[in-house]
Amino acid sequence: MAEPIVKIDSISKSFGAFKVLDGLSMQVMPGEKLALIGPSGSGKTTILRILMTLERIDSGHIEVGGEQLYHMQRGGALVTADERHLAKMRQKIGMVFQLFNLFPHKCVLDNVTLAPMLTKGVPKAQAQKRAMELLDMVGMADKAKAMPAQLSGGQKQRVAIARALALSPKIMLFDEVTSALDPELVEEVLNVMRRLADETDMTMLLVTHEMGFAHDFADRVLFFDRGRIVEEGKPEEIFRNPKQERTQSFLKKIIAAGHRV
Ligand SMILES: Nc1ncnc2c1ncn2[C@@H]1O[C@H](COP(=O)(O)OP(=O)(O)OP(=O)(O)O)[C@@H](O)[C@H]1O
Repeated sequence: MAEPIVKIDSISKSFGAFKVLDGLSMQVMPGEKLALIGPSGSGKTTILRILMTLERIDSGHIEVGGEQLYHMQRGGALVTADERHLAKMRQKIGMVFQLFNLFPHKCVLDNVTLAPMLTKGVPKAQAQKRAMELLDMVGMADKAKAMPAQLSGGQKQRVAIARALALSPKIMLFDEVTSALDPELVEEVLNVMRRLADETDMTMLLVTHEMGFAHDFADRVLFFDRGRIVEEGKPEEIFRNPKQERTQSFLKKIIAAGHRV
């Protein structure tokens, strides 16, 4: 039986007096497509940011690809990770954010080649060849020389996905990647993610308010509430037959607001 690629064990995280994550544990299997759903402020984004090492944990342990994320072995003991260890661990993971975060003064192609060239020393010609393959995959090859300001939100987000893939991560994190988009642009981004899910064996974690997409995309759905996972299961179980009262009332509100689940 395969080992989990991500093991999260009893982690807690507070911002000031506010406890965002409260002893949370979860595991992700290699290749698994996971959707994290739940009310605003329940800690979903914080989990992704912690995996990306953009936030630290207060307590608990995380293992990614069999290695401790925030700790490292030194002289037989586990000690706090240093920047070099964190940088190495970060290369296993790619993240796509709600607000694209493209480099505004770099063209599309440079946005995708920069990280492999700077962080992995990939030669320019090789980085560009790979970038063009990825831009082709997200349907943006013809915009390689365009600047981010010339692109629609959906196009920017597809470039951001290509950029995250350029470092060949084992795990991709998607944080509400369609919530800043006009409704007519949402589908083009979801289509790219569908293809990634169908055609690659990459592990994917998705925070989303698009319940219909979560239903179609995920192998497993985790329902978050107040910094804990309240319920988890296959999409058809969670969306059609939720067991917990909090999951039921959350989904009822979503349906009442006219969204498909
Ligand atoms: N850097 C920070 N400083 C202070 N508070 C923060 C910080 N980051 C997040 N929070 C707070 O922590 C809580 C959980 O945030 P998080 O973004 O993880 O929730 P979420 O479940 O992803 O919510 P949403 O669906 O609205 O994005 C929120 O109340 C947020 O305001």
